Amino acid sequence: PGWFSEISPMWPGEAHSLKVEKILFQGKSDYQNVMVFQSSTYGKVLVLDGVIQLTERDECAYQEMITHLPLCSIPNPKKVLVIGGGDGGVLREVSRHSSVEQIDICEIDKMVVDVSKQFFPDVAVGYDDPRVKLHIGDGVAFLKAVPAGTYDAVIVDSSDPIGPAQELFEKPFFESVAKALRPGGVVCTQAESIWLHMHIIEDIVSNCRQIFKGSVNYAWTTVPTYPSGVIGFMLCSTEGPPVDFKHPVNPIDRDDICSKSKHPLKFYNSEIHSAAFCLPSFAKKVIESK
Ligand SMILES: NCCCN[C@H]1CC[C@H](NCCCN)CC1
Repeated sequence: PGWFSEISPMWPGEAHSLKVEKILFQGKSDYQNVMVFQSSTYGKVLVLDGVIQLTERDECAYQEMITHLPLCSIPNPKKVLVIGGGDGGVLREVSRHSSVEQIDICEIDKMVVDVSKQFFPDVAVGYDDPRVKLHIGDGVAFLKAVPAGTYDAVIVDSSDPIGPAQELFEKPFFESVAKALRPGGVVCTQAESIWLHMHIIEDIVSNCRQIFKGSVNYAWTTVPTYPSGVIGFMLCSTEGPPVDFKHPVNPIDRDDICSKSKHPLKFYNSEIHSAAFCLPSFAKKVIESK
C-alpha cells in the first residue's frame, strides 16, 4: 500500500516509482540492506540499498542481454565466470549454451542468493544447473587467485559504483579480468546509463581501451525499471583471435535450441544483438573517441 521511489544521488532530481502491494522481506546483510516487495504491475521486486536490482516483469531484458551479447560473440564458450549476479538470472541464461562446461559464480552477499531462491524461483533456477559452482566472496580477491587464461568469458553483473560493487568499476579489477581471460576471451560488464552516467562510461571506456587489446564496444538496452529506462554494457576482448561483437557467430535464438528450453528467451535475439551497439550521436562521440 503506497509507492516505492528509487531516490539516489546517482540520478539526482529524478526517481522511478513502483506501486507497492506488499513488502515481502526486509533484511540487513553484512554488505547492504535487502528488500523484496510485491509490486502492482511489475511482479516481485528486489531492492539493494534502495536501488532496484530486478523485477520479475523486465529482468529478462538485462539478464539475457548481459549474457548473450558476450557468449554469442565467440564460437564455443566452455568456461564462464560470473562476478556478482547472486540472484541467479545470469546463470539461467549461461546455462542455455550447450558448449559451456563450467560456470563459476562469485557473489559477495549470501543474503542475495538466499532471498532470490526464496522469492524469485524463476530467476534462481540458474543455480539448479550442475555446471554451476557458487563461491561466496569478493570478486576482486577471487580473480586475483584465478590462473591466467582460465576463462573464455567473464560476466560482471554488478550493482552500481556506490556500495559493495565500487571496486568492480576500477582499473585493477579490469586488469585482473584481462589476466583471467584466454587470448580472444570476452568480458561483459554492467555499464550504467548513457543518459545519466556519460562521465562514468567515459572513464570505463578509456580504462578498457588501455587494458583490453582486442576490441572494446559499448552496447545498451531498455529496462523500464532502471533509472532513465536504459542500461549499458561494456563488451571487451583480449588480444588474440579477433571478436566481432556486432555480429553473433554463435546464435542462441535458433529454433532447435529455443523449442527445447523450458524457459524460452523473452527478449534477446540476433537482430537486437546487433542493434544494441547502435548508439545515439552524443554517446558515440564520447565512446568512440576515447
Ligand atoms: N542480475 C541483476 C543485477 C542488477 N544489476 C544492476 C542493478 C542496479 C542497476 N542500477 C541502474 C543504475 C542506472 N544505470 C544496474 C544493474
